[in-house]
Amino acid sequence: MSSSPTQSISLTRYLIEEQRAGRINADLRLLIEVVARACKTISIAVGKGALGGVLGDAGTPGVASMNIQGEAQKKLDVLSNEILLEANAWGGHLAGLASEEMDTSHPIPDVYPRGNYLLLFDPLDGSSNIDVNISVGTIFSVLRCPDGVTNAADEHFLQPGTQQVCAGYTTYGPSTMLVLTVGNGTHAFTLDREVGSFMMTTRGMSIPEETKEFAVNMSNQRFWEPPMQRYVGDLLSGKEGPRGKDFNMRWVASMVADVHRILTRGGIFSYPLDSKCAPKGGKLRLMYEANPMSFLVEQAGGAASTGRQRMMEVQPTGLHQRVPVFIGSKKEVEAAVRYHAEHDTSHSSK
Ligand SMILES: O=P(O)(O)OC[C@H]1O[C@](O)(COP(=O)(O)O)[C@@H](O)[C@@H]1O
Ligand SMILES: [Mg+2]
Ligand SMILES: [Mg+2]
Repeated sequence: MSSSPTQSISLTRYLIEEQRAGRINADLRLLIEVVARACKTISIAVGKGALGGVLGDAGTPGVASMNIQGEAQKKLDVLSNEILLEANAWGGHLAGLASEEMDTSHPIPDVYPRGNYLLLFDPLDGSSNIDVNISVGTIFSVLRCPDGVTNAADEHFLQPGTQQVCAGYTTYGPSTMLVLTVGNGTHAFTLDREVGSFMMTTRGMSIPEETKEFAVNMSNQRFWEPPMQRYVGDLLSGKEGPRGKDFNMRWVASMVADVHRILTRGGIFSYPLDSKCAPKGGKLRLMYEANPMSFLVEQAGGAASTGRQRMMEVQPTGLHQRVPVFIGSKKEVEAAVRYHAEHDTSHSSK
C-alpha cells in the first residue's frame, strides 16, 4: 500500500509540529498522548467483546449499578472510566478530571505533581450499542484550570465551550479512529494495530455547508416542541415540500458514530428538547458530549447550537448539565435555528 504523505504522520509527530508552532505546550501534548494511549487500551477491551467478558450490565445480577445520570451502567462504562482515570491521575499535566460516570470532579491526589489542565470525558459513548457490536466511542474535552487554583473542584470546570483548548473523540468501530482539534482545524487519525500508533488519515476535515442527510431519534417525534415538529416535517416532505429537496435519514444511537459520519460527509445530528427530557434540560450532556463535539465541528467549518444559542457560548451551571443539540452542516443547523426563532417570535407576542 503506497502511503500518502498524510499517512506517514503519526499523532506524536503531528503534536510535535503543533508544539513547535507554539499552538500547544509540552503538558498539553503529554495529556493528549496519555488520553490516546488509554483509548488504545479501551479499543482492545471493546474489540474482545464477549471473549473479554466486558459485555452486559455492571453491578450484580438483579442489582444494576447506577450513575449520577440515573442510568444503569454497562461494564464497559465502568471499565473505560477506570482506564482513563488510571492513565491520567499521575501524569503531572492535570489539576483535575471529570467524567460522565463520576458524580463529582476527581481531584489529583496530593502525592502526584499537578498541571494546569482540566480533563472531562464521556468514557464510553453509545452505551446502548455495546452489547450489539455497533460502533461506540470515547469523547473528551480539555480546559485550563483557573490561575491560582491547585485543588480543582466542580465549579472550576464550569467554563463555556469557547474556553476549550482541545477536544477529541475515538470511535471503536471497524477501525479505531481518533479525531482531534487543538484549535487549528480538525484531523483524523486511524489506529495502525500492527504498529500500535495513531496515523493521520485526514488532515483538515471539512463539513459541506449544505446536506441532504439528517439524524434524529424519530421515535421521540410526538414529544418534540412545535418548531422541531415543523422542521422535521418539512425535511420529510422532501422536494414537494418547502425545503424543495429530498432528505435521507440515519440514526446509529452512538453520538460519536453519527457525528463522525457528519465530519466525514456532512449532515445534521439533533437531539432536541422533548417533553420527556425537558425537566432535565435535554438528553445529551454539555460538558463532555455537546461542547467537545461543537469545537470539532466548528473547526471543520460546521455549526453547533442548542436550537436557540451557539452551543459553545452556553454558560455551564453544572458538571452533568444537559442541553438540546443541533450540530453539523452550517446551513442546515442555521435552518433548524430559524424554525425555532420563527416559532419563538410568533409565540412571544401572544
Ligand atoms: O437511545 P437514544 O434515545 O437513541 O439516544 C442515543 C444517544 O444517547 C447516547 O448513547 C448517550 O450517550 P452515553 O451512551 O454516553 O450515555 C448518545 O451516544 C446517543 O446519541
Ligand atoms: Mg455519551
Ligand atoms: Mg457514556
